[in-house]
Amino acid sequence: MFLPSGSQDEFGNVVRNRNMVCEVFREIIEDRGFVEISTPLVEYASTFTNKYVGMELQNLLKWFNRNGEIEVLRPDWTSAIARALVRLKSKQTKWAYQGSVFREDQPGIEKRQIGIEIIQTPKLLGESECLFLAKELLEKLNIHEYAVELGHTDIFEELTKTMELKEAEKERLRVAMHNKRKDEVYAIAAQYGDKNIADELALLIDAYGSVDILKDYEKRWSKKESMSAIIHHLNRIIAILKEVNIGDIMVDLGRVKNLPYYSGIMFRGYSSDNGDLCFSGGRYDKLYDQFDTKVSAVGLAFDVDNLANKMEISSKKERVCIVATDDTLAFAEKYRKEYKHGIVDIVYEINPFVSYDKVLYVKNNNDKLEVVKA
Ligand SMILES: N[C@@H](Cc1c[nH]c[nH+]1)C(=O)O
Repeated sequence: MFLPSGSQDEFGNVVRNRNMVCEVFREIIEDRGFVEISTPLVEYASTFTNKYVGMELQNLLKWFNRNGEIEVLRPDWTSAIARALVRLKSKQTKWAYQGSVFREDQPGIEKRQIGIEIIQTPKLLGESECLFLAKELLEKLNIHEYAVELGHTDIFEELTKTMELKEAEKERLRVAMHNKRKDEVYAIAAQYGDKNIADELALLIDAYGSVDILKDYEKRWSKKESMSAIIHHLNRIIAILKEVNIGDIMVDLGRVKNLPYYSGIMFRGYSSDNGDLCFSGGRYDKLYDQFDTKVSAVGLAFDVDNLANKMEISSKKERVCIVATDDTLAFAEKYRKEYKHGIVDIVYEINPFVSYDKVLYVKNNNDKLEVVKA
């Protein structure tokens, strides 16, 4: 009632947990040498709908400004940050952000994200740093049961390179791959390519799960230089991730890019108990081409709402209630420091719906104020 569909008020722990996720994130990024960046909530639609970013206008929250230009609420941090950094000409390579993105094609419309973007950094270093940070954040939030899934855009892009596909047909094939519709994938690939490509793509639909799959594909593609380079790269990053004991590592070789700007490794993090998405990201070395400049980049964004749902931060703080009056308020406030690490509530009357570990009354004892236990 009184709110557009998708908008909602929130109270108490939901808000608190979300803020705590952001606090933990801020500490981590500071310690890892990231610099914070903020871009405006309102931008031109074209920043996101141009062919390098490729978002659909219909999915954006948009309106016309006075000059007849279309403006939107920020639907994506990565492309907004690219727009901002290209003018900044800074040598800083590691950037971090927090704030909402808005898209009509996602439940709830508003999604709160925290994330990082790393530019102009050697491939393996930048990609590992993204996942090291993800591991640190999840574990600091006490989320220990999680899986990191790796994919690579070039598997699909390389295999379909020789096919005579228009972009719309290619997108249809991508969507069929994404939805893991084997028959449809086979049919489109056979129509525009050949039987070999169709077989290869159809097989990839099932190439997800344990990292052991990489061994099969190492053999299968041993004579295809570009494909075995992809497997080699995935193997190298997996070895690094194993060494730091990141959660479960999985692969999905049939994964296609969910955002048009990805070009290389893609990663996602899931909570193991219910499969909720914790983070998503990847390499996007071609996004900056729109500004006629070559910038290599990789990054990821966390879903703050899902993390806040999952995290377990035990609050063992003692809850103390000091019952005061108009005349003893100041005394009660000064007394609060006796419980520096507790949660202290000053009230006139005890609220029976709140449970306290200790209730204290401020009493006047011969003109001297003192605190007595209930
Ligand atoms: N912007 C991406 C996440 C990302 C950050 N950097 C690279 N990818 C998303 O919203 O899913």
